[in-house]
Amino acid sequence: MDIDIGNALDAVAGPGVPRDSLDRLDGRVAEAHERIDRGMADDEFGYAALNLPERVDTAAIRDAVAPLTDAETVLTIGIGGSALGAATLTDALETDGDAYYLDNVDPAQTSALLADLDLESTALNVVSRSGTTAETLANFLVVREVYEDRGVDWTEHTLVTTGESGNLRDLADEHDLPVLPVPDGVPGRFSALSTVGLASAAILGVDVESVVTGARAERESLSGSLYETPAYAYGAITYALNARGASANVVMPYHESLETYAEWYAQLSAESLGKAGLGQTPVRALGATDQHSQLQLYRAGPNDKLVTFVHARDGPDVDIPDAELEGLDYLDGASLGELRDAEFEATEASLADVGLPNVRVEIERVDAAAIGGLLYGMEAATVLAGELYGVETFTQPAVEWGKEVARDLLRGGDPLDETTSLRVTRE
Ligand SMILES: O=P(O)(O)OC[C@H]1O[C@H](O)[C@H](O)[C@@H](O)[C@@H]1O
Repeated sequence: MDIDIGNALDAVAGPGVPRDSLDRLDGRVAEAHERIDRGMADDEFGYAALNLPERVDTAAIRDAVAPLTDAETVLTIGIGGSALGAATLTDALETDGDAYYLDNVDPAQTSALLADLDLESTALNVVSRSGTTAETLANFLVVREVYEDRGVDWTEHTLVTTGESGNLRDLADEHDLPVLPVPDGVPGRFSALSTVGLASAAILGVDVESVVTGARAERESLSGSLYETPAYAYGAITYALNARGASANVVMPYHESLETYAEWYAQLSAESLGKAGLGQTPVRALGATDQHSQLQLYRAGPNDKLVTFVHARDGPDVDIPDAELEGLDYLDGASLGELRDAEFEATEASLADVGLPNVRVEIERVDAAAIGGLLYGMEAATVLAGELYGVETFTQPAVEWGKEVARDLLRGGDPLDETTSLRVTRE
């Protein structure tokens, strides 16, 4: 993963970071790196995530999924960090079959998905670190019943990825289901490079070993200077821009297959850094599609955001057939990839032109190793940013609050008095 932060400096952008401020920030990066290094060495909660490339046992994952690799479809049931890492991998990389995710509670979506699913050729991967998450357990119970109703033995098709205790562990024990353990000390949103993120991809034939190899290379690049560590350059620049007024970070990959990556990053950043009145609002965008809509705001609206482009230098391409269409002569001899890249560079320049800070995250191509590196790099960037903000990167009390209230309501608890209604209806 390479990072180009030139368009985030004050020579180009406003808000922008002066070069001498960046040099001073580099001193704080060195201190933060020492803290991170110590946390990694002691396998402290959260910091342990950055050791996953060394610790994850891909052979054990391969063994656990072996009975399911004939499946043509994998249905992963999980939510948040227990779905987004896997979905990022299976959406970005070539797979031997289809990957579906039940990571929401939407009765319409659940019934539509199940109606069309051939259960005999579908493997289920039920993922919950805590093993108690209401959405995941509820979806699993619904899916299980559909298998039973159609006379298919769900226990033959199910793998569970969970912790040592919890409802999901109890269900797995009761039905003697194969279980992959979740890693110790790793919050869900940092678990993409573990059993949690890799198992569904492995069932579908993704080269998970290369994902880990790519992550390991990024781990080895961690150093005490942002100028030598792409991950830290990104974490530091997002922090410095946020402090100067870039309250949002628009993450805009220029590859359809990386759309889910932007979603994964949004959880990672928002849940890790949104604390004590701090944090940058992550916004998901997709190039070139959103050039034809959101770009209007990014270029002509308020300069209150950073745009992060994610781009692969190389990849498959398709020639555009010559058609000699009037006014479209510039397409003659071009390819879809060249058109996409020209649009990307033009958008980057158009934002720099109006002083909107933007950063280029570049990978060689969208392949297993590069995606492993990208995910690891962004996790390290987020941990570094957490140190600079001085927040508790690895907790999520605000998320827990909402979960508890929802549970209370389901148990028949008192109506909520935190909200006020001013309902407007048509006459
Ligand atoms: O893996 P689970 O325990 O089911 O948790 C799934 C998700 O639930 C919560 O909302 C947490 O805040 C997320 O970080 C987590 O990834």
